[in-house]
Amino acid sequence: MSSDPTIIYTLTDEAPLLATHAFLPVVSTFTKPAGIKVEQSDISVAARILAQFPENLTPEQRVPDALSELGKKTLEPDANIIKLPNISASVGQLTAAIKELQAKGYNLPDYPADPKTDEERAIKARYAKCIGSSVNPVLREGNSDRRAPKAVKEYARKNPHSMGEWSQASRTHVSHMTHGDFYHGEKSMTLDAARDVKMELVTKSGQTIVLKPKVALQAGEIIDSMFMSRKALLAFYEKQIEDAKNTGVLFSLHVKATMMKVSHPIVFGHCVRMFYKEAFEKHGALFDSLGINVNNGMADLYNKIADLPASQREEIERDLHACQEHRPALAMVDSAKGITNFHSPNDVIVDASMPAMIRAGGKMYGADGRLKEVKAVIPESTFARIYQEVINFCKWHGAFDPRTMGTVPNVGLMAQQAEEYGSHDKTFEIQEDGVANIVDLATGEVLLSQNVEQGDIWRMCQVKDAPIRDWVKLAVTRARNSGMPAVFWLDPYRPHENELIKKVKTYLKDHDTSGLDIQIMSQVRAMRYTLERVSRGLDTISVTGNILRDYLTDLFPILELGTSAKMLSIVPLMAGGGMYETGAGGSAPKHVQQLVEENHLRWDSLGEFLALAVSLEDLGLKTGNNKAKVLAKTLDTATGRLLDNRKGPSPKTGELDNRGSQFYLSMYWAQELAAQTEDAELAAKFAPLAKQLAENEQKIVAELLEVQGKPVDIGGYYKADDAKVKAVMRPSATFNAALESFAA
Ligand SMILES: NC(=O)C1=CN([C@@H]2O[C@H](COP(=O)(O)OP(=O)(O)OC[C@H]3O[C@@H](n4cnc5c(N)ncnc54)[C@H](OP(=O)(O)O)[C@@H]3O)[C@@H](O)[C@H]2O)C=CC1
Ligand SMILES: O=C(O)CCC(=O)C(=O)O
Ligand SMILES: [Mg+2]
Repeated sequence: MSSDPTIIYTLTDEAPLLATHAFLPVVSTFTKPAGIKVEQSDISVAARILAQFPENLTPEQRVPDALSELGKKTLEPDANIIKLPNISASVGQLTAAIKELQAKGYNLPDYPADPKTDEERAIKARYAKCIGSSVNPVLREGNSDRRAPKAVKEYARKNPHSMGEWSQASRTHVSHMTHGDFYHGEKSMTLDAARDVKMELVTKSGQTIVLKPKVALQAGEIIDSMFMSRKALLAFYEKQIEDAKNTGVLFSLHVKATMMKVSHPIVFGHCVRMFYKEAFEKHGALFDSLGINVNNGMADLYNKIADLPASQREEIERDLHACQEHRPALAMVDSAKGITNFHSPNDVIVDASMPAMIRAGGKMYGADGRLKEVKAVIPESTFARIYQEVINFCKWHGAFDPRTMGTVPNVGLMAQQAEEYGSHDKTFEIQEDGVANIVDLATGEVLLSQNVEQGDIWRMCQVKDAPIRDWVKLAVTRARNSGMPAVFWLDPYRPHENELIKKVKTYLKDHDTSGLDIQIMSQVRAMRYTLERVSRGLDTISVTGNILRDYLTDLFPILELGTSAKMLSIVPLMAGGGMYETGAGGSAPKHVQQLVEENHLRWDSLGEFLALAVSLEDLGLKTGNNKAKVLAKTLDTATGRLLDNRKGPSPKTGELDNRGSQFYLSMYWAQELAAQTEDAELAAKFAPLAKQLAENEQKIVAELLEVQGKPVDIGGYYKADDAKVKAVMRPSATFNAALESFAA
């Protein structure tokens, strides 16, 4: 490793990875004159899978464990990482990725869904590391600061996106459990001293089963024990399915099976089985023998019955359809292709799906391709209530107006696997009725105890003290720098949050809060308070735990800006470095489909532009590299021009897309660098490039547009062919030549 100031740029998946193929050459070219090195770190799901099985691969096929290395880097004070969104894979996506890699000659083992031998269990355990949120919890060694930059907010005000109308008579609503969910039985405590604990189940028959032999806890750490009752969940689903049928609204399930990767697939699967209850009762034994697991969605069922004799398959299909006859209509993910909300647990992800529904005036698509009112089923009441509050507000006041509404930045607690991020290896589906205990290993003292039944989901969450202190500090800093009031969304009736409230009150005293408006409110009140301000054009910082960080940083951007792609998303790493995430959204799988079919990429790289500017600024400040500071400043101005001139990508094929938008950013950036007077060397260096790009603007844009409208081959999905993707993503010979001659 060289000692040059370095930016690490992640290679991820789907749309952001495609965009990176076009943008990285620009980044490397522009930063080189400042002596900045740009390194790549491939943390795509394909690379993560390959890194798990070196012994199965030829030396040429092996890849380093880039995620672990990057995780270590986040603990170093000079870390400067640009993190793009990555797939948090469902089992369906994982198996598809394995299949693609096997077909490409990688000798990977099949995914053993139901392992029988120790060897299969070991393989499953390795693959488990690639499922769900397994990147972000490793890299997010700091809390989160997400906001709409001023220029972006101004742009949204001047160019409002369309918003569906809300009627006061709308029957759209949120349904959540009112007992038996994680919220209701939660127990929480703050550790008086460091302790090692285990998680165990003492069964009714007197057996003790150790589920997690050791968790090392620190002094001051908050731990929780909570469970979701299977019986209560099933009764809830039955009632809601019936209610949606009787009232004639769409039934739509919203979970986060990716981030809550152990609990939510189970919660999802119960809903699917309840919906198709009679068919599952009739064919349950066959489904089991086929290894069907609808925790992975109906897609798993349809795939696995595909090879049955036609008569048997048709009978199953008839029985499934018969269930649908007396069930409510389902919300559709893709009505043209008949893909419902139950197809796959990663198709409808609550953080993005609920705001999209609210933005559409409380409607989702039915099977006929029309927008309809909906029962949004979000079983866990802990956070579901915020959405009902937004719906109440919209029904009363009408849709928000992006031209006038205020902004809601977020300061989110997530560092060191806070809250749900750290719960994956501490979440269990209970096999037998009994008592679930968290026990001090040294003394045998039972710290937290729950009565659980077979099928309940029991989990332990943790949040360490240092991240809480850091989060409070970040909230105060943001309130001071922005002049906005800050609200901690904490519910004193929830034991975990009650523990947090005590700490927040204590740690606020460490800071000068004079003149600041900092309040603590339970979620529903905080939402109401924030929305009342939003509708008056007033800004309010939301300071939240991890899940609300996730939910609110899609909700408000989607309402305010039309998308969360335009957010500035910073993770000030606790060790001193910085990670700059690109927007608050995900990897937009639909965009890949459009690129492959029509060679148009509607992915907006604005998040990347914003992230790169703060990354350069930070690098400049920390290393004293003035050229980096100039690059940062000019990039910001260029991004402002990009917005003013409306050179963002259009969703429509045949119009400017991601590549065109990146060209304009490059041209404006080169022009700003050439025009600035702080660094004459940089100005002289960039002047010819600025001239060349401006002179060739029409030609380059024409070259970028003329390729559109036809299908393209990128040689794969999870591991596309590098050369093919590069060719597709860099189709302008004139633009490529300009960058190359500049770099030479
Ligand atoms: N930080 C991370 O690593 C994150 C990863 N994810 C992962 O991303 C995947 C997809 O998640 P999903 O819930 O569908 O959410 P996404 O945010 O990826 O997509 C939802 C919709 O948002 C719009 N969108 C998002 N980003 C952009 C962008 N840069 N430019 C233009 N439009 C954008 C698109 O709308 P339209 O279709 O109208 O163009 C898209 O279809 C999952 O695998 C999930 O786990 C999700 C969130 C964060
Ligand atoms: O980690 C994940 O799976 C997704 C995270 C996410 O949606 C977010 O950080 O906004
Ligand atoms: Mg999110």
